[in-house]
Amino acid sequence: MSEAIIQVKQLQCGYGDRIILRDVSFDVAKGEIITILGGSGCGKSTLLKHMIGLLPAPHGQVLIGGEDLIHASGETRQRILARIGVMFQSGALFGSLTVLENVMLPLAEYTALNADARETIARLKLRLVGLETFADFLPSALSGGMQKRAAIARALALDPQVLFLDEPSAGLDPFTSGELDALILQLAHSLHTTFIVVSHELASIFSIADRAIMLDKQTQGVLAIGPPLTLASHSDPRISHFFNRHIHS
Ligand SMILES: Nc1ncnc2c1ncn2[C@@H]1O[C@H](COP(=O)(O)OP(=O)(O)OP(=O)(O)O)[C@@H](O)[C@H]1O
Repeated sequence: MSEAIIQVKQLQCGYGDRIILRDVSFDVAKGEIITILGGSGCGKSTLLKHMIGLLPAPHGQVLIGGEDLIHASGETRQRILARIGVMFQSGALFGSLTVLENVMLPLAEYTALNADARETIARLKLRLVGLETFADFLPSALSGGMQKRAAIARALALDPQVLFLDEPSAGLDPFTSGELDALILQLAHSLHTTFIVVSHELASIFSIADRAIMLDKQTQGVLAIGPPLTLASHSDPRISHFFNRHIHS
């Protein structure tokens, strides 16, 4: 594997005393697209929240660009967080701001750029996701798929090395979901961004993922890591059934 941009080491995930996942370890190479999958409630979103520093972890490390986010504070933590962008399931655009203003927001918050420079960069990000002509629209005037693309443009504002997407296809029809997958692939190839995508959409997983990480609620850990096609024909039925059940449903 080429150089790891993310290293998760013996990470324990949970909420206070409630442990959801134990001893989670894996590496993500630069430019890789990784999907996190598994049955409902197995801890996909919880793992993602730990990896982006939203939840404290009592044990383990999440190294991003070689520095541990879990134990970092102050300027070090800010420096590590600047390497990542996040899009949550809802997209979470500010409804009272235009699409352009939404994308400019992180630039105002985290850089010293003047307004002209912020706007130029934000328009560039909107062009990357095919929304340059919708800059002055309010999010409510956009379709669901366009809102997701606008949220991705905002997550890209600070040129992150890693983009985390929590169920990007949620609420989208299969065609729009396919378009979003194409955008993710295009961004990964053109910007060399690394993607960590929480997903249970099998079509999407097969289309975008270099490797999938399958979590398991019962054992509270990682059941398997590998290319989706390899996992789909895995000898462990807990793994192969997950894929085949979805394929036939
Ligand atoms: N804020 C919270 N406090 C306590 N427990 C929580 C909290 N959020 C989620 N959980 C619990 O953590 C477990 C894992 O939830 P999580 O949302 O990470 O699963 P998931 O795999 O993303 O599920 P889904 O596919 O249904 O979205 C669940 O049992 C859930 O009830």
